[in-house]
Amino acid sequence: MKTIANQLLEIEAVKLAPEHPFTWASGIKSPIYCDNRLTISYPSLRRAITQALVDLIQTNWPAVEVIAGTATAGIPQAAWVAEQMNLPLVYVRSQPKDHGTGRQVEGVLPNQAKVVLIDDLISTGGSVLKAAQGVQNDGGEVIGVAGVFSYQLAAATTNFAAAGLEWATVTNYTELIEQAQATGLVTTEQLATLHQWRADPMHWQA
Ligand SMILES: O=P(O)(O)OC[C@H]1O[C@H](OP(=O)(O)OP(=O)(O)O)[C@H](O)[C@@H]1O
Ligand SMILES: O=C(O)c1cc(=O)[nH]c(=O)[nH]1
Repeated sequence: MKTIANQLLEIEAVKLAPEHPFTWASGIKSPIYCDNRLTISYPSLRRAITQALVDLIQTNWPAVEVIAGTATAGIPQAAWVAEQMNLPLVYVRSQPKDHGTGRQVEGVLPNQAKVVLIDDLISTGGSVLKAAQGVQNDGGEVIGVAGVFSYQLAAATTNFAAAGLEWATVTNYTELIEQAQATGLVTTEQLATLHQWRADPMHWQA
């Protein structure tokens, strides 16, 4: 069976552009971008990711009562996971809506419900931790965060620890680079750039 990391490479979700760095949600400039949003257009891959997330959740947080998706990229994946686990779904906006109901969490979130939050990708963890705060403000108890991919940045480890939240992902940067090397999808020059970036992602410059 092909790994999820391998399939992300196959659908060209992973982009390298050292000369024109990507700006991430956190403001980090990076030579690499993983666009997991593309996976929603591939039924067999999205099913494989859904199954992997379900396995992760059942192993780590079997007491889960509600699945939450982080807006926007976490929402479709969270919906498929909730469907497969036959659990209620909510989604969490990056900030409360400034009109209408003014809600940040959409859907029905019973008080003290045990929630697992899903995001498509974790860099610093800032986005999903903000969503976790939204769930907690709304009376939910976040028991874990499940992501599709993590860059395994030290900042994420620090931020999740500070928030007191457990997290796990289906795949990560180490696996991705291993697969990219094994399949000859990165050149020696690109690998050198990636190693340089990875050594100090906060201060890397093209
Ligand atoms: O761990 P972080 O440092 O917060 O970065 C990762 C976040 O960035 C991306 O979202 P983006 O802000 O691009 O929004 P989107 O989901 O609406 O595409 C991604 O979907 C994660 O939510
Ligand atoms: O940190 C981010 O904003 C980010 C990085 C990445 O590789 N892919 C993505 O969708 N967002």
